[in-house]
Amino acid sequence: MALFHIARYPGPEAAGAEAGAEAEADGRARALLERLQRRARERQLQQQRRQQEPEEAARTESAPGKRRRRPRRSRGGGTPGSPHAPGSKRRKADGEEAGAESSEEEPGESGVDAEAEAPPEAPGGRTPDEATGPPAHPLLLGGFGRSRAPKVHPFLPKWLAEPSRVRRNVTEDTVPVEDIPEVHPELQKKLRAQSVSCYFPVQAAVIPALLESAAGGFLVGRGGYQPRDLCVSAPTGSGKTLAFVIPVVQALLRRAVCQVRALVVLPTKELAQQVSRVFNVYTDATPLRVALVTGQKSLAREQETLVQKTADGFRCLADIVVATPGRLVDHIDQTPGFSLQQLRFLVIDEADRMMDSMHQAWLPRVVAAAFPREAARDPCALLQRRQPQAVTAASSCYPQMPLQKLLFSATLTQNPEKLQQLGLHQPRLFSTRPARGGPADADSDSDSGGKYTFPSGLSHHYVPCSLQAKPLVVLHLILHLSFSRVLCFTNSRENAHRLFLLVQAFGGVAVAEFSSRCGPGWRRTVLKQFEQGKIQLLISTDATARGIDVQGVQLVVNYDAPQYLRTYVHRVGRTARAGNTGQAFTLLLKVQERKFLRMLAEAGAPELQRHDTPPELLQPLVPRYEAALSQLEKAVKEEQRQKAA
Ligand SMILES: Nc1ncnc2c1ncn2[C@@H]1O[C@H](COP(=O)(O)OP(=O)(O)OP(=O)(O)O)[C@@H](O)[C@H]1O
Repeated sequence: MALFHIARYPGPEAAGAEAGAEAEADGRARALLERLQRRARERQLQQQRRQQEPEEAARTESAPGKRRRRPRRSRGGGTPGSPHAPGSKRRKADGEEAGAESSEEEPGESGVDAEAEAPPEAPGGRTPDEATGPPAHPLLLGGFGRSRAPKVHPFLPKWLAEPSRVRRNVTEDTVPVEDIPEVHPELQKKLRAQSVSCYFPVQAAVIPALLESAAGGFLVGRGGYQPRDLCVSAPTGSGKTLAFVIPVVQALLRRAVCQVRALVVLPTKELAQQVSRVFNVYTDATPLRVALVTGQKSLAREQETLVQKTADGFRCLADIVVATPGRLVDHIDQTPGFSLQQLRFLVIDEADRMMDSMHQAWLPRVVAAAFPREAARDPCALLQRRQPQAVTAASSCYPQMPLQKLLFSATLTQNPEKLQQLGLHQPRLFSTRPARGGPADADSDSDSGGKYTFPSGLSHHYVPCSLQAKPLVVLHLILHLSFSRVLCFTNSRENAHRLFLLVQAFGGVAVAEFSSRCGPGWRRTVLKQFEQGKIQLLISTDATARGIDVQGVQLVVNYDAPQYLRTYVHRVGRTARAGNTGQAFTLLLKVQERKFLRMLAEAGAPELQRHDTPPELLQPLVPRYEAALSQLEKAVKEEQRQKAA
């Protein structure tokens, strides 16, 4: 901000002050001019001195086999600690991405530079500035080395800076189902049948807010106004799915004609399937229909679940569509009769991840499909449908059919620029993080002040180990600490596959792998078997890191340390769900330890407990492990041979 000075006319009363300021500015300008002239003189003197030495320099140059070495010029960045110094860390352009979330740096101290740029001392140990005694502090353009750059504090819009606070503890801060009478009695009955006797805090906050916004019916916003969009940021396993399923189902219960009125977009097929299952539970025995479009079936078969050709056009077959973005766009483009023009709720689950896929331009496609073009609009229609705009006499003549966006994530970005891509209308944020500068919650512990909140029943550990010992450590954790359902994450599908082959060759552990190497059908089977307890160790890429809800996962192992903070939050969030306890172990190489621990400390994670595995604990496993290693070698060679054939 200080870079720009905006000259405004301050009014007559400031005229006197202005005259004084002008005189002062005059003095400063004169001092600056004097200094520049003095420097020019000094430079001239130096040049003359250099010119007096040429013979000596020429002699040195002309000596055979000798080359004159030029003194290395220290550029601003050539010194250690300066931004360009080799080995110094570069600032990441996007604070949210590429792990920079945690490793954003403070503006660097430029002490060395400051020294290099300091003016030469005047006789008597005084700087020339002091010697001439400038009347005021002259403003030097480009004098960055002189003072530390002031820290820039991000400015958040009010709705982001002051969210509606949601409590984090899902075991204590629950609300009995009957205490929210706005929820339809039939839905309350269903909830109890699903063993939900109390709402989790995020549900207790979001469900009434959403029901209120649809209180006037889903066709028009309350009081004829466009309802506010909602953003919800709450820890993994805190029940965000039901927080949108219940109000959406209830709002649509009164619909007369089947039209696509709710669209839920999720990043992966497995997640979409999981959410559509929850919708099926709560729409069961209602006229509402749910369609799943993820590409698991052929386009034609999915089209059959969306629309039906009739004598006079098309009939819609789904009220609620749960989709992955790519397949959704396929249907917008290629399914005749598939219309989003009656869309009332657009739910974006795992919203931060979905924002990363904005380059696919799925959201503008959805919005374009949801709002008719100006030319196609019927000006006499009772209900109009326009994108949110300023309220004017003309715009409020006809009731507007709203489209409300609902965003959910455990790691919702606070970056207003990113959120702006979503075109939110008067958004409201529900968050487990306290308002900036606001009082901490009574239930908050050490992790409340961080970037994200973690489930309260989760304990975090790290295991320092060498690269070679990693598989042994995983085997030790499973066999000696007796965990019956373990989810182990690697950073690549190759790592997942090799670890799977190794553990399989080791024997004694029911193990499976989950990555894009396996087809969707096989992945579904594996997840089901894992849920049923038939698989003790599931080795997975980040394909299962988000949203996947498997009951009874006791331990998450980060075989490869996650590179990004958000990845860590979601991976470890596969355990300690719905108020249960769970443990997360991250295997760390020596070189990773410092950076990783700092990343988590900055994220506000509770302190990681160090868990050492001394060699004598691993030793008994070594003979079997070595035999498994040689089997792995054979298996990998065989695979490579088959691939080449
Ligand atoms: N009120 C409740 N009472 C008991 N169990 C609940 C309640 N609400 C949700 N659950 C259960 O909690 C588990 C986690 O819920 P859900 O998957 O919605 O979490 P989430 O917040 O979406 O997590 P993630 O951020 O990982 O996607 C589910 O198994 C769900 O059935």
